[in-house]
Amino acid sequence: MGIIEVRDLRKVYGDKVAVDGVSFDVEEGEVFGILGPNGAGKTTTVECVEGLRRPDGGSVRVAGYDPAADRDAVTRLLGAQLQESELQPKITVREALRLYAACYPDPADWRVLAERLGLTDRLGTRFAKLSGGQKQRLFIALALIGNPRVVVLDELTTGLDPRARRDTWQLIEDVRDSGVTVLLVTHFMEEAQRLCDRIALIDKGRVTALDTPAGLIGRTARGTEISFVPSAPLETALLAGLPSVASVAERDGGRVVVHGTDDTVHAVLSLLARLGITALHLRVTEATLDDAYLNLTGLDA
Ligand SMILES: Nc1ncnc2c1ncn2[C@@H]1O[C@H](COP(=O)(O)OP(=O)(O)OP(=O)(O)O)[C@@H](O)[C@H]1O
Repeated sequence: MGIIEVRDLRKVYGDKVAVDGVSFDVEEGEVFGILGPNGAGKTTTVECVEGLRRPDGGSVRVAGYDPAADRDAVTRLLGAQLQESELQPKITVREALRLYAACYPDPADWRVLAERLGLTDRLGTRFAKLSGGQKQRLFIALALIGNPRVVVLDELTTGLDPRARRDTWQLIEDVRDSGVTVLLVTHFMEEAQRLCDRIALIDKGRVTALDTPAGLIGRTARGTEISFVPSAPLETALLAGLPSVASVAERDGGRVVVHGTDDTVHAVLSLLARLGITALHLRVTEATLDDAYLNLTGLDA
């Protein structure tokens, strides 16, 4: 049984079907990612999990509770960092942490949390004066202050510079290592690939794929790409005849591009060695989650 169970979830705004039969389970202790294009229904889905929106069909359970009916129970065990969160500009970090801590029956020690999130030297700083990265760290602290079993993070690193984004990833890994289940909505492939144990790809209100990052990458047609400039004329039909090769193309500048699997690298280089040809400017690239995403959402067409 998953700590979050979403079954055939449906949510309609007027005549717009935002979520159209979404189902997934999140296991306790994993980082589960929800990935998809703008308007795919990601935020609506997690808002139903948080109890902020009432589903029009299907069901949601968090640790067995219905978030729409058992708001109090779900509020106690779920912490949320909302997309585009804001606080009063004049509230200080200390005041915000104490205020939120007061809302929970068994809160975490806010001083320990501030220390863990690198906010101790900012306790007296007003919200409006924090940098983007510091605000995000504060939102993570506020999402964790109730000692939740599940934390929902929606587009947490949008707007952060690369350094602050990486620091935030480390924080999320620390949160996961402390045993908290993380439901993460993101637009960033690198973020999803690094952090998520499993990912649900959502498009037009439906789950189009659900797998580990490696599993999703394995589904893309692209596989491994080997490209090089042969040191002498090369009959490319010989490459196309190798067992693991999916395609061979010749590009400007005499560059040959071969698509295949991991085994293709060895097969191509062995063939070239037999022919006495050197692979100049050799590049080997593996498919990424980015390729898988474009492939699976049809955006690479
Ligand atoms: N309160 C609302 N009233 C009407 N339509 C809405 C409302 N909230 C969302 N929608 C619409 O529902 C669809 C799904 O929106 P949602 O915010 O869940 O998508 P998303 O995948 O989170 O998008 P993004 O990545 O842009 O945040 C969109 O077409 C959106 O315009």
